[in-house]
Amino acid sequence: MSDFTHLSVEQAEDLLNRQDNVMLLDIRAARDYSQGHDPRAIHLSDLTLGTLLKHTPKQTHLIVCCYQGKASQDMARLFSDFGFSHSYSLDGGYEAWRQAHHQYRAPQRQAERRQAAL
Ligand SMILES: O=S(=O)([O-])[S-]
Repeated sequence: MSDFTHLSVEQAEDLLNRQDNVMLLDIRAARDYSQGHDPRAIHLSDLTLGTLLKHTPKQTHLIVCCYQGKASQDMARLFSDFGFSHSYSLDGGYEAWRQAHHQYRAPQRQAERRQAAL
């Protein structure tokens, strides 16, 4: 039976930090991805999906991110159906991701402003 795992933003962050063999896949529209995404996220489109399915080792941990965490479940299930043993859907999607990361990005922006002011 194939299945996938739901991940909270915190769990996804933890997995990204401790696992080398992990990919964060952003399945939102290319335009939305280009307007903002996690720097570790790879954009996944219909065009690149086939390549990923064919060439990515099945042990790779795949975290799928969409807008609000619905479409990512279908994609995570698809990865599982294709034999990926570590397939995850990010709960709340990019919206939850963005909100959770706002707090720790704010000081970084302040640091950048300070740097730019030098
Ligand atoms: O369905 S979705 O808005 O979570 S992509």
